[in-house]
Formats: sequence, structure tokens, C-alpha cells
Amino acid sequence: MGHQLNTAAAAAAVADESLPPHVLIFPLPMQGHVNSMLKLAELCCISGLHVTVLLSDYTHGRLLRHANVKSRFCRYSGFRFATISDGLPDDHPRVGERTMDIMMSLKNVGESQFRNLMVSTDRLSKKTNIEEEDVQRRPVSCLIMDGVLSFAAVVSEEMGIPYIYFRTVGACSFWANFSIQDVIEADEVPIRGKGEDKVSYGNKKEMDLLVTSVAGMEAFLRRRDLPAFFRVDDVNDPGFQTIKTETRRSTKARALILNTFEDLELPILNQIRKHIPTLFSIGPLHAHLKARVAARQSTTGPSMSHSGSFWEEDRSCLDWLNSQPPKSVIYVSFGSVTIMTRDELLEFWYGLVNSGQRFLWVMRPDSITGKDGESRIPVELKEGTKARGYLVGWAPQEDVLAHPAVGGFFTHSGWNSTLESIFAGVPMICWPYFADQTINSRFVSEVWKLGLDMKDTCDRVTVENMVRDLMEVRKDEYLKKSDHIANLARKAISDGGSSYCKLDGLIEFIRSMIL
Ligand SMILES: O=c1ccn([C@@H]2O[C@H](COP(=O)(O)OP(=O)(O)O[C@H]3O[C@H](CO)[C@@H](O)[C@H](O)[C@H]3O)[C@@H](O)[C@H]2O)c(=O)[nH]1
Ligand SMILES: C[C@H]1CC[C@@H]2C(C(=O)O)=CO[C@@H](O)[C@@H]21
Repeated sequence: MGHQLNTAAAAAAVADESLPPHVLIFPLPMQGHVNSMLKLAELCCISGLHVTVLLSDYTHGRLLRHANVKSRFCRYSGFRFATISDGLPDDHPRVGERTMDIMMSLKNVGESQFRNLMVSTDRLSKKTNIEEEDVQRRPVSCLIMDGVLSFAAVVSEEMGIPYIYFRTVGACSFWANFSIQDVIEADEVPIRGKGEDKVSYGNKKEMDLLVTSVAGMEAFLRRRDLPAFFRVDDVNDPGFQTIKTETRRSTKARALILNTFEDLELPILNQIRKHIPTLFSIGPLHAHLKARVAARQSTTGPSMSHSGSFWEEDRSCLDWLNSQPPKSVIYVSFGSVTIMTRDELLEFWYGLVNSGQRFLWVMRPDSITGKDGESRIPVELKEGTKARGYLVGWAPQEDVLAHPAVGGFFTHSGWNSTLESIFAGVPMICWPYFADQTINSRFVSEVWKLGLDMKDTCDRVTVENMVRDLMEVRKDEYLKKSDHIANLARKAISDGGSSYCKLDGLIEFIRSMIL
């Protein structure tokens, strides 16, 4: 009997060894983070790894309702989701300023849930509560976690699981956050003299001063361009402090993944590499995934979209775009988190209509504060929109940006939107709302020269002038520059390109962790 048991154990051990590495991917449960981490998850599946993606129950529900995640991932037998709670009630808005609650709440409730899940499933080698099929997999051999969820690193260290950080923002924002202590010591925050609201935050003269303490950005980074986390009255602000410590903790991980490419952010990546030498820049992930899927298509059948949307995509806008002239439409979308007042909405709307340009505008159902019905929309806006505009609640954004009729993007400068626009060769007008967006927009306008930065203003005349500038007056100049950088992005994800090679390197790195 003893011998039989030993033989069974030995057989299981042999079976285990032949199993692929098992990666646990754990994004902050927000649209922008889940989008890019699901792309990485699919790339890992394509490379033959077993993958578990850990989401909040809330986010998982949104994906099941509105995205094709079931059909998208059922092609990979080693893939599955697991869930925990984000600690917020279902009716919490999870948008606007209250988005920070997601990170802060998970910080409080995440660690014990994560530990329980890992222990009760023997590091996810056993079936979880939401799983339908039981697939044999080894215990998690590597954790790839969002770079702001360091409580997961604590559990990982306890269990001896190697971990890698994936920060879903650009290198520019990561590096500014990494430099927070230097900026505080140089007395460049807090900004003294406050404006009355978010748009007019800070004393204008101080906000326009150059920041001297973020290495490599001295020539162009103004205080108003620092990630919006810096907009605090007190440097001990809990959100600001959390961003500082989470970012600094990245040095403890085995490696850092960024969704960017070498030709886009090389000088900043080199700054980061002085502190974190093992850095995999593997983006733009949305395009990288498409390229790798296309490369294996001949053996695996027809292509499928890679939607991870939390809202239903309204594809009718693609039909509308089909009937518009080439590069004539400005696409307007402020991502999944931005909210605006009714006054701001009207300023944008007048500006767009008065510019005389065609526009496709994503008005997310939960994005207007104090909304009180369509009846109060002035008739000239209704008519201008009927003549040259199209409104949707949520769009298939990657397809929209790739459409030949789109010639500009009015964006909030979320990092995914920025990369998607760069890859599609579409120039931008930036109206950053919070977080990393304020620095992304500075890089778009001053470093890459791909468009205009409208930060800290919101009036119809500025909107009208900027839309005209982008779509008419300086159209050729911006298109030429955008085309050049789009080519570099294409090169990065092609066979032998920087992101392509670094992704192969990352997969090898993960494989080496089970030896
Ligand atoms: O109608 C729409 C609008 C957006 N998207 C997609 O939604 C994602 C939005 O991501 P992003 O542009 O990064 O903006 P946020 O949703 O605001 O993302 C959060 O996460 C990002 C990554 O960390 C940060 O850069 C942002 O500041 C933060 O707000 C993109 O992939 C878009 O393609 C759609 O599919 N349809
Ligand atoms: C809600 C924000 C907390 C941190 C995230 C972030 C980052 O720098 O990683 C940027 O903006 C938001 O996506 C997140």
C-alpha cells in the first residue's frame, strides 16, 4: 500500500513537471488596467503557458455581460478567471475622483482574501469557486501583478512565489511617480495658492514653472504636467503617499513590465533601468496581440475580436464612419473614468459644432454629473450634431481609430488611448482628467509632437480653435509626425522588433522560474 502511494505521488510529480508554467495575472480592477493585462494574458496563453486572471467579482460580472471574454479565452485550455471582492458595494460609482477608492479599498480588503484563495486552492492548482471545468495545472509559478497592488507581493513572498510588476501606465508617468520623494525634497510640491476647482488648480505662475527634480524631463515638464496625484495641498495625502510607496516597491520585484516601446520612451526607460534593470517594454500590447494572433491564424482558424469592454460596444458608429470622407472625423472619447459637469459638456459640444468638423463622440452613460435630460440641450447643438456628428455610449475604440475616416482623436490621454492613437497614426487633442493623463498629454504635445494639450482649460473657443488646428490648419504636419511614430510602433511589434524580442524574453524568464 505504502509503495502504491509512493508510486501515485511519483506519477503526480512527473505529471506536474510536464505541465507548463502557471502564471497568475492580477490587474487593478479598472477598465484601463484590465484591458492591457488581458492582452498580456492572451499573449501568455499563445506562448503555451497556463494562466489565471484574478478580477474583482464586480469587474468579472461586467466582462461577462459586455465583452466576449468567454469565447475569446475558451480557445486556450489552460486559461481561467478567479475572483475576489474589491470591498466596495455594487452601487459604488467607481468613476471620477472616486476611482481611487478601488485601489484604496483593495489595499484594505485584498490581502486576506488573496491569501485565503491561494491557500484554499493550493496556489490555484485546484478548482476555484467560479470554475466550470477542472484542468490539471501546477501551483502558480509566477505572479504578474498590477504595480499598485503590493499587498499581493506580501502574500507572494510568504509563499515563495516569484513576482513581476506590470504597471499599466507609460514609462514617463512611472518615472515621475518614482521621483516623488525627489520632487518633495526639491520643494516643487505642494503648489501654493489654490484655484477654485480642478480645472483651475494651483497658482498659474507656479504651475507653469519647470520641474527640476525629475531626471531627464527638466527641459519640458512643468508642475502642471506632473501626474495629477501631485495636485495635493499636503504631501502626506494618503493617495499621493500610496502612489509613492507602491511605485518605489517595484524595485523589489523580479522584473517590471511596461506597455510601451523602446523607440517611444527610450531616454525615460534608461532612467528607470538604473533602478530596475530587468524591464520588459512589450507594447503596444493591443497591436502586439493582434500581430501574434494573426501569425498563428493559419493553424487555428478565423480571427476574433479581443474585447474586454465593461460597456456594450455600439458598432453602428463604424457604419456611420463608412460614409464619411477619409481623415475627416475627429473621434472624441474620455475613457472609462472621466466625468464632467453639464457646463463642461456644453463647452465641448459648442466647440465641436462651431469648428464645423465631423465628429464621433463617446458619451458614456455615467459620465455627466448633474445630468437632467436631453430637453435642455440647445437646438443649435442638436442640429449641428445631426448634420455632422454621431454619438454613442461606448465604441469599439481600436476599430474606430483604425478607420480611414478618422483624422483626429480628442482624448483624456489615458495610456491605452494614447498608445492606440499612436499605433493608428492619429494625431490628438488632449484634455487630461486625472492620474497619469496630465503627463501623457505633455509628452504627446511637447516630446512626440503628435498634437495639442488643452489641460486645465475648458471653453468652447479653445475647443473650436484646437479642433480646427488639428483637423485643418496643421493637419499635414501632425499627420506626418504621427505616421512616423506609428511606423516605429509597427516595427517594434514585428518579428525581430524590440517589443517582440522582449516579449519572447519575458516568456523565457517566466519559464526559467520553474526550473
Ligand atoms: O468607447 C470606448 C472608450 C474606450 N475604450 C477602451 O477603453 C480603454 C480605456 O483605457 P485608457 O485610455 O487607458 O483610459 P482609462 O479607462 O481612463 O484608464 C485608466 O487606466 C489607464 C491605464 O493605467 C490610465 O492610463 C488612465 O489614466 C486611467 O484612467 C482603451 O483601451 C479604449 O480602447 C473603448 O473600447 N471604447
Ligand atoms: C486609480 C489610479 C491609481 C493608480 C493607477 C494609475 C497608475 O499610475 O498606475 C494611474 O491611473 C489610474 O489608472 C490608477
